Amino acid sequence: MERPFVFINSAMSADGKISTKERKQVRISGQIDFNRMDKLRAGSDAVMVGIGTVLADDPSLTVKSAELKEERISSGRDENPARIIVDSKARTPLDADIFKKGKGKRIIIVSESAPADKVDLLKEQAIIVVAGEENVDLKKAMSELKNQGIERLMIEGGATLNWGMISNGLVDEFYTFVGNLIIGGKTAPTFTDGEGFTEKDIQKLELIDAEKMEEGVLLKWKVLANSEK
Ligand SMILES: NC(=O)C1=CN([C@@H]2O[C@H](COP(=O)(O)OP(=O)(O)OC[C@H]3O[C@@H](n4cnc5c(N)ncnc54)[C@H](O)[C@@H]3O)[C@@H](O)[C@H]2O)C=CC1
Ligand SMILES: Nc1nc(O)c(N)c(N[C@@H]2O[C@H](COP(=O)(O)O)[C@@H](O)[C@H]2O)n1
Repeated sequence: MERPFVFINSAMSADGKISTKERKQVRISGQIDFNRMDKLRAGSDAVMVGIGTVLADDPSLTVKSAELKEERISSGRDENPARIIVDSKARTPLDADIFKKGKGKRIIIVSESAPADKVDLLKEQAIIVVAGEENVDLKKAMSELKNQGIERLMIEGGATLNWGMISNGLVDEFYTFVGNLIIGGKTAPTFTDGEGFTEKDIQKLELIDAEKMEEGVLLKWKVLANSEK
């Protein structure tokens, strides 16, 4: 199956949490890391999040630097990468920041089980891709995004989408910024939640880079394919 090059960017506490037990967004990294994240967005064809992240954080997912936006426009692209939400039941609010802020394409990936009336309303602001029956079939979705010309896809969480993508073998690399704080809480989202691997299937990684950044560390990982494990 042909799919885009896929990477995740995430910020976690020293105990692996990406937000609090109330799913409240925490500032884990500082401005240097946010600028790095902005460059990654600007260099991508699309940025994708799960509906849980939209409902919790309402991110705009826009490129923030005027210079980077200008570079995109002068190379014939929209000022923002396409912004994509994985949203099986079409729960995306019609007034989400993703619609209100910035120019560029929006794509909502729904399943066949999404209510048709809500899908019709979302169609006024976004391209709708249908993949899967009850939940979004991420493999089908990746193949469809490739067909739409998306070569480089950045994932910005959350925990369930990260798990879905990694457990389906759909991620090539990921960055984790590990910040100098402990959030705690057994129900607080971690980098990957979902059902978890059994011992024989555990995903192996190769460490590509480690860099001290601000008060934390930035790690870059390659996800090993079955043949490389
Ligand atoms: N620190 C960081 O870097 C970031 C932290 N977050 C945090 O993550 C939390 C949100 O994470 P989650 O609640 O886990 O939501 P999520 O953002 O991972 O979205 C999960 C939802 O995606 C949908 N989905 C549809 N098909 C799917 C499939 N096949 N596989 C996986 N998901 C599928 C489901 O409706 C599922 O509930 C928030 O608390 C947010 O603050 C989010 C992004 C970045
Ligand atoms: N990389 C990173 N570091 C942190 O410290 C964070 N709290 C987050 N959170 C995610 O960043 C996104 C913000 O997007 P916009 O500024 O609205 O464009 C959002 O998805 C947060 O969950 N990330």
